[in-house]
Amino acid sequence: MSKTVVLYKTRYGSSKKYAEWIAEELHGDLFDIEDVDPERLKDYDCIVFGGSLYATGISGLSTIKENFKSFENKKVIIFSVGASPARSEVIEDIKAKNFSPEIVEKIEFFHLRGGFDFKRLRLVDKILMILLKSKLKGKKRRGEELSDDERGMLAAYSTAVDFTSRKAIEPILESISKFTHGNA
Ligand SMILES: Cc1cc2nc3c(=O)[nH]c(=O)nc-3n(C[C@H](O)[C@H](O)[C@H](O)COP(=O)(O)O)c2cc1C
Repeated sequence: MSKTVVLYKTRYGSSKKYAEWIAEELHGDLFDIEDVDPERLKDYDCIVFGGSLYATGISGLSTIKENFKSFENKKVIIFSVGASPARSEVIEDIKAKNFSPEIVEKIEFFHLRGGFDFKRLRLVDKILMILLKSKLKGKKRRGEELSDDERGMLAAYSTAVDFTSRKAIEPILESISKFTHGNA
């Protein structure tokens, strides 16, 4: 039987929540990517990794990239978790900024929506988000059109949002199910 491991890297919990849901559905093992010995990943047929997006970069991805050669013949699924909706241009942008064409070809990639609560942010993140807010406000003042995502982002500073949904993991579960049945 195929063995699956679900790895995650989170700052505020959304990526961990998705990883827990996936591991629960699959009865797979679950680890924070910081705590796993890469040698142990050899024992699995399917590796799922989810990391949160910060300034378009997927957290924790360097560990996956460093060990990617040893994942030959394994199914590798990577998902990002961010405030942006999972539109195709958002997904293409995340892929282009985080993966080489060689890696893109070998993985299956998904983007899941997380949440945003300005009040809970660490100081460094608060400062970065304040800078982004003043950039967006400057755009508005100059009469430049804000995109729907930018307007949504501005609104989220005053009201916390949580887009996490168990339903969003279904395409990932389907993909793993196809793989495990193919290997049964
Ligand atoms: C400083 C900062 C930068 C962020 N950059 C992005 C981004 O580039 N794209 C995106 O979709 N979300 C971005 N977000 C939103 C986070 O990805 C979102 O809150 C996510 O749910 C965090 O996941 P976590 O709870 O697993 O850490 C950013 C949030 C902060 C605080």
